[in-house]
Amino acid sequence: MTEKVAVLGTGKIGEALLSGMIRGGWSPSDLLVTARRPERAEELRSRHGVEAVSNAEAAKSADTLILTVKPQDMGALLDELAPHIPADRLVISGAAGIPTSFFEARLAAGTPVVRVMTNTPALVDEAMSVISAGSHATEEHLAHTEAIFGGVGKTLRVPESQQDAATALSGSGPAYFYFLVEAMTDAGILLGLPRDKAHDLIVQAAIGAAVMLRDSDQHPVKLREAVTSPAGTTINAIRELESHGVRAALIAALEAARDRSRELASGNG
Ligand SMILES: NC(=O)C1=CN([C@@H]2O[C@H](COP(=O)(O)OP(=O)(O)OC[C@H]3O[C@@H](n4cnc5c(N)ncnc54)[C@H](O)[C@@H]3O)[C@@H](O)[C@H]2O)C=CC1
Ligand SMILES: O=C(O)[C@@H]1CCC=N1
Repeated sequence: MTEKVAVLGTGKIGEALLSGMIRGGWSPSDLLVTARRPERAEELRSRHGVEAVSNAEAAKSADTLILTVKPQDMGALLDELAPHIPADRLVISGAAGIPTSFFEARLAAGTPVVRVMTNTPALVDEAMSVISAGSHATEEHLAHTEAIFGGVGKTLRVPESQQDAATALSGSGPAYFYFLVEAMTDAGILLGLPRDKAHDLIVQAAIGAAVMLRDSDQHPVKLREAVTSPAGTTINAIRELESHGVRAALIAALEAARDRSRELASGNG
């Protein structure tokens, strides 16, 4: 019998994962989705050829349930699902902040729960999905979760105590890079470049730097030193970044994201 996977609350992250699973070879007939609005259900049906069902129906018929609603909506979704989920089903949460104990307290005793923090580059199969086991999840459940999320990028197992930090780094991480690109493009405008050219220059610099970071085996400090010539241009820019406290700002920003993830833990946010 083939396995059925349901994505419940299929918004941005749910759809990114769903589309990646289909690109990776899952048959749409083995996938179910749920959505709050009928128009959204129809959109998902027509875009991906999957069946859209009610939350209760997904809970009854899927072997693996992937919950991708906002943290603040998770309590209400679980109230709706709990009476219908048999205890042997794997429940995967994609929500920021909410601990596996939140799910375990609301589902049948012994339900295996896995917490995953992925990110939007799932849309281009370059996600980072950080995975932690709840108290009833086995090696098999973790391996199964890795197989699902491995289709849209890399996976990494961490103890659940590191999930809030991982959320600050990689869950939110793409936003910081988009923010930098936006700010650097503005700088290009200030320096007199047309916006489209400034954008292209910065994006290609970002891609080149990302590939070097991933593939060169060199520490980021070494890579930066190689760009920074004595009495050259780069060191003048670095001095400005340091004097404006950009390093401290990044540390404070990620700490704030980690703290917010902790605050979301109750699900009431
Ligand atoms: N957007 C991002 O970059 C990332 C988001 N996440 C997590 O993914 C989750 C979803 O985030 P997004 O996709 O950005 O939000 P979203 O708002 O695009 O998607 C959530 C969807 O859930 C639906 N929904 C809410 N309650 C429902 C219910 N009872 N039944 C059926 N559908 C319901 C909403 O209508 C919405 O379409 C959040 O928990 C967030 O923490 C995780 C990693 C990255
Ligand atoms: O901003 C958020 O809360 C979500 C979780 C990680 C990325 N986006």
